[in-house]
Amino acid sequence: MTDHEPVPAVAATAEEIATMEIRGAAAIADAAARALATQAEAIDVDDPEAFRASMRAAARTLHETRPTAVSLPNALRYVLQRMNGRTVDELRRGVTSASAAFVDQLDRAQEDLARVGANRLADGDTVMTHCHSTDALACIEEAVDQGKSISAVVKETRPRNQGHITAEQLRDAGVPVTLIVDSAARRYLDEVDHVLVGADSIAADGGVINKIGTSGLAVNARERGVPIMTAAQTIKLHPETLTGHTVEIEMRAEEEVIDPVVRDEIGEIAVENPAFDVTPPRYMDAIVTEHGQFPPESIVTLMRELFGEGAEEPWAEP
Ligand SMILES: O=C(COP(=O)(O)O)[C@H](O)[C@H](O)COP(=O)(O)O
Repeated sequence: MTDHEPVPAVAATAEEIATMEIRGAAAIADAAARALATQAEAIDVDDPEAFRASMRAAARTLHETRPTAVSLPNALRYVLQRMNGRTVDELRRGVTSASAAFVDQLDRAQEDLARVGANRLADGDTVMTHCHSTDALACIEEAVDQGKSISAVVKETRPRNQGHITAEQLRDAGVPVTLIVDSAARRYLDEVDHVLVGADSIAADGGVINKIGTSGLAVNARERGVPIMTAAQTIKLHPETLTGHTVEIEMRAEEEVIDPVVRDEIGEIAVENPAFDVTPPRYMDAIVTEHGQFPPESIVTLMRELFGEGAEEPWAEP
């Protein structure tokens, strides 16, 4: 290992994010911020520039794992922008305290947005969910804590069935759950009062990038007159989209879609596995954040306020 390589614990976190042992935008951001603190504590160099280079290298390794969830670069940016000082000790303290502040902020943001999201839910409501979003679940759990009786229709969310995690977590929170296959969603929309999803990224035009299937669900919800909201703390806002960049949609392995043995039996077929899609703002009723709820079209105002006009890449080689 050279001075400029991530320490093994950081490489292990990167691997866990890439293989989705750590998954979901908030959990990825949390793990990335903690990994930078681990790197800062573990590197043993005297030269401040060598320390900085090593931190940038660790951030690049983490950054390369999954392209769609902007919480990952936003976490890296938050921590590295606070790596200030002239000595290695000062730089190290800058990183570890920024990492702790970021993690703390994540938790508080989720609690704050949960109260906003819960206000949109009424006693007796049934909510349809897609994938597994801790921000979305926090809204339902807060509504339950407020004494509202909430039921859920949970889409399984092929190919990785993150809906099973959602179903389990809601059941543990005392919410009656009905699990359905993705293709049954439209049929069940007549029985629900809200659709509630999370986000991996939110673009400056109000487009919501979330688990594949969200956009089709949103179009169906609109056709059925069911309100749909995204619960997303502001680390999901994608600052690069302010300057016209689009969000890269992660393509994942074919094996997640079809077992290689079954595929061999079927014969040569093309398989594609995009992990996320974009829901245009006109199909989303509200984006719920820790700063309140916004119509998607006005999220750009909040984005400018929080991120300015663009996004630096402090992990890049100078
Ligand atoms: O799309 C997913 C997870 O995708 P994957 O399973 O591919 O990571 C979640 O809805 C968002 O990440 C938000 O999650 P959270 O609200 O927990 O940040």
